[in-house]
Amino acid sequence: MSSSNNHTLVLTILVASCLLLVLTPMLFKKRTKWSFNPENKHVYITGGSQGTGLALAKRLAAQGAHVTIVARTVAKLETAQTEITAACRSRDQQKVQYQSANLCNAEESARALRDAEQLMGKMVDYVFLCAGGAKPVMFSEGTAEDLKGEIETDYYTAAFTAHAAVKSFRTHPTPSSCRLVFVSSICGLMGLTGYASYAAAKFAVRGLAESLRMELLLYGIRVHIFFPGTIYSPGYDEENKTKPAVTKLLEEADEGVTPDKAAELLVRGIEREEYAIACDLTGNLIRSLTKGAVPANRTVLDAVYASIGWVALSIWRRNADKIMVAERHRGSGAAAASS
Ligand SMILES: NC(=O)C1=CN([C@@H]2O[C@H](COP(=O)(O)OP(=O)(O)OC[C@H]3O[C@@H](n4cnc5c(N)ncnc54)[C@H](OP(=O)(O)O)[C@@H]3O)[C@@H](O)[C@H]2O)C=CC1
Ligand SMILES: CCCCCCCCCCCCCCCC(=O)[C@@H](N)CO
Repeated sequence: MSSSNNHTLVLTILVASCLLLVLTPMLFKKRTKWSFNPENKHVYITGGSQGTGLALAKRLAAQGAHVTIVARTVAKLETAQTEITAACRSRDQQKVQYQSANLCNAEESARALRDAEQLMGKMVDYVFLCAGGAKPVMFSEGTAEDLKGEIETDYYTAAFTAHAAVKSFRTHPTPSSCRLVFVSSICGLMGLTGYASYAAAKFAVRGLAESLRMELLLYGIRVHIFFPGTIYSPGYDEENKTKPAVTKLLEEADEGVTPDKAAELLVRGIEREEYAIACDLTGNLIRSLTKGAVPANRTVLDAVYASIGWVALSIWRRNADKIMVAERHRGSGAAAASS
């Protein structure tokens, strides 16, 4: 081997070692800033009467939070209030209350937040926007009301409460301790047969959250967004009653989690100061591939996810499209509900 070859080899090894030294901690480093602490905070959870919102409420109550849940149906709110109270770390030091409101309405959303603060005697600290729900339907078979309904249920419920919350946060003694947490969906990252109007609304939530993440740096208010796949909630059971068969088939690629697991993963993501939070590998591949200009969770790992996602999602999509074309040939573009 000539000496110039030797030099090249040594140089290559040197450069590779340096890269490894720099990249390894980026890959494996855990963020150590644990400033998320629900203890003694006023936590406001829309959609807190069932499913993910309820699971989250119980989890945060167990960590010492004061909780307000918001939804429309009073009977469900009362049952949930009892369950959350039972989960509290210290029942005589924590308060659990509810507000009944239709959060598609701006005035009611603002009123519910104001009343909750008054009743609690404490401004809201953490606001979780879990209210929502899908009504999957083939686009051509749905009504104009279905189109409006998804925007109301999934976008306005988030936007109006976010608006009221940010106004309150700005008068909070320490706005930089406040957090605003949106709940989108994998359908807020990619569209899917049967979810046209739902995905549109969940993409809208993403645009809102993404703009606010940057804008609210002005006050130090932190924003997060959750992109879960299937969650086995009461809402999921309900939507499955009318879900097109082909949508069910396409969804099989995603394993799904219980509401309690979803809440656990959401909290873990917040503790790690992640802006965009996904549930599992599939979620992380799609999240990283469609990241845009938001901060990565772990720079190198997200780049690896994005590269794998580029290949994996292309393959998945080819198959999904084949399923759709096969449906066309079966003449069941109108694929009706139930499996
Ligand atoms: N389940 C799933 O597979 C997935 C769900 N998601 C999202 O996660 C969030 C939670 O879903 P999930 O756990 O299924 O919960 P559920 O669908 O089981 O519960 C929805 C909650 O939102 C409340 N809600 C709905 N509409 C309104 C409204 N207009 N005003 C006030 N409250 C309202 C409901 O109460 P009430 O009806 O009494 O008002 C209920 O408390 C939703 O945003 C959903 O889109 C995302 C991905 C997957
Ligand atoms: C290896 C790469 C594979 C890629 C697979 C992609 C699979 C997509 C499955 C999407 C599942 C739908 C989740 C959201 C559903 C939802 O939000 C509603 N149920 C709301 O209630």
